[in-house]
Amino acid sequence: MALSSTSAAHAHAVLLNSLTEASNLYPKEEGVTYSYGTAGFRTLGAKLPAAVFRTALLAVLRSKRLEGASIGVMITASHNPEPDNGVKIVDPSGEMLDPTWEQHATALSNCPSTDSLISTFTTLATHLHVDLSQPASIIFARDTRPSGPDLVKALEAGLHAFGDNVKIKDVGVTTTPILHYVVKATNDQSGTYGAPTIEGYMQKMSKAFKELVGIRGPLVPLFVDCANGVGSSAVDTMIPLIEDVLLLRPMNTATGTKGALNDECGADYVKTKQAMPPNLAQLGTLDKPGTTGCSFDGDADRIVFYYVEDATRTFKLLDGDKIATMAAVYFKELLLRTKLTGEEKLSMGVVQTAYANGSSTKYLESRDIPVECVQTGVKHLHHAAKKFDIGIYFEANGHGTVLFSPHAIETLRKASPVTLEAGNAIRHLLNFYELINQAVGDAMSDMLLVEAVLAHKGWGSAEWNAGYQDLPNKLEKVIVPDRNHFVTYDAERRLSHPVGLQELVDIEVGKYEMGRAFVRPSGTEDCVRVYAEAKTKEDVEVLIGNVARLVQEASTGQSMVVAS
Ligand SMILES: CC(=O)N[C@H]1[C@@H](OP(=O)(O)O)O[C@H](CO)[C@@H](O)[C@@H]1O
Ligand SMILES: [Mg+2]
Repeated sequence: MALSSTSAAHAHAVLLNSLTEASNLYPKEEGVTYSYGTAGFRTLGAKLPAAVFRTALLAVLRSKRLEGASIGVMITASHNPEPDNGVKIVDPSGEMLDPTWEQHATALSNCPSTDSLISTFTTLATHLHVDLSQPASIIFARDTRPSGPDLVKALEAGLHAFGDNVKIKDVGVTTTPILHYVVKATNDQSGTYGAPTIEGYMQKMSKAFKELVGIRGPLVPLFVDCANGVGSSAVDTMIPLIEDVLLLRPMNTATGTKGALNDECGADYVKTKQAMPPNLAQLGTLDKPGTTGCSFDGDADRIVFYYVEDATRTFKLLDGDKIATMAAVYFKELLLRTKLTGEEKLSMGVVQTAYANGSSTKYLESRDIPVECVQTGVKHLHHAAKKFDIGIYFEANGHGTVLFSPHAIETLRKASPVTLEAGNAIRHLLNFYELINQAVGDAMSDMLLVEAVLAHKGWGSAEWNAGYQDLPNKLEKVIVPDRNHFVTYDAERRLSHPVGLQELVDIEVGKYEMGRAFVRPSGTEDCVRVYAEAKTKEDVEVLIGNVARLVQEASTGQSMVVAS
């Protein structure tokens, strides 16, 4: 029965009253400015309660706007140091929050008082055509950070202020990709994506993985550095499900040890330092020839692999580019084997960012695999990958996944294979679809993807690495007075501002064989990032040093003339 206009007005007044009372307990600190960026809101955990409370309000608005579809909220600061925390919203498809709503999150979080918060909230509701009497549904989770429980309280305070009109599901302490999966599966009307629980996800992944490995197991045990973070609980759950085909050996699982999270371990450490975690080196974990390790980051949405080369005893990194190239070459082979033609023929491509090693791009192009370069940040890669039937996207740092289009799945499911080999290829592709997280990159699912491809190829890490050799490269941060003065174009590979700087960078790059360098403002930190690669390590050092100096000079308004 529709509410009469008087009772609707009364309900509205009650809601605003309840929101006001709750908000008074979570005042915004003066002098703090929040910005909803690539990683949602991210700062010191102690500074976040007000932003998390307000994120609850936005998540409810979004759910109500989408007719009660479940919206996710993840509390994590990924690879950042332990005192940091963050919060981000997940859309019903399991993808990141619609970018057009990011500004609303920022607006709500920066309201200086409860009054301005309530008025911004009601204005947004009107402007976004949200019927506040609609039900809403929110699913949330957090990582292992000590500030997590307090932030969950702030979130719940925001959600409870709406009364029983908001359905709340707490997934507990879990990984970012698991939360994305649960949101996607909850909203999947067809019910075919999988059960919307951690167990449902683990079952789905392990079943597909074991079918893919088939008689090729048992595989060589794999060491998994869990970054002393929440990934360790996901690994613990997976171990018994697959131990007959792949033994996982978790390392760095001290989630309860103060200060241990991401400290000298994890994917970010390994990728940035281009070295294995020191404790793995000390323990000689990878000393035995043929042994491979991998590192998750603090919320287990990215992964890199590594091993020690037998002959030279040197550390070899297998990063996101290596995962993307191996997956692309193998999926291309499988697609050929399906013998699908005409309307049934499926497209495949790889999406990278400017940080992809130049050798990986060349390698893909030399195999006629389409490659697209987009801006940094998973949302850009994910969006571009959807254009292909099989869209493979990875950032060099290990964030990424492989997306299968609805057309691809329908075609593969309906196909009548012409040979036994074609039937097997189709079955494998469908199992990869079940194995690989379709919402967001997942260290666990990517780890099993890599292991499955290696098993099919009969390869170890050395054979995987043999495809191409990374060009020596380096990434540096430059602290500048205002990073917004740096404006890029061409998928962030070139600068339009400060005017004249790009020309100087071009002159510098031109001096080195196979040289490439670019400058962009970070989306997550207050700095400008400089990347350089070249044929030799020595050249990279000189090139990055010179470009960083040009950036410094341009940012402080010093002379921008260099001798060429
Ligand atoms: C060079 C680099 O690794 N940049 C990272 C980093 O973005 P920046 O905009 O560079 O700060 O954090 C993003 C979110 O985690 C991640 O998607 C991205 O790859
Ligand atoms: Mg992460």
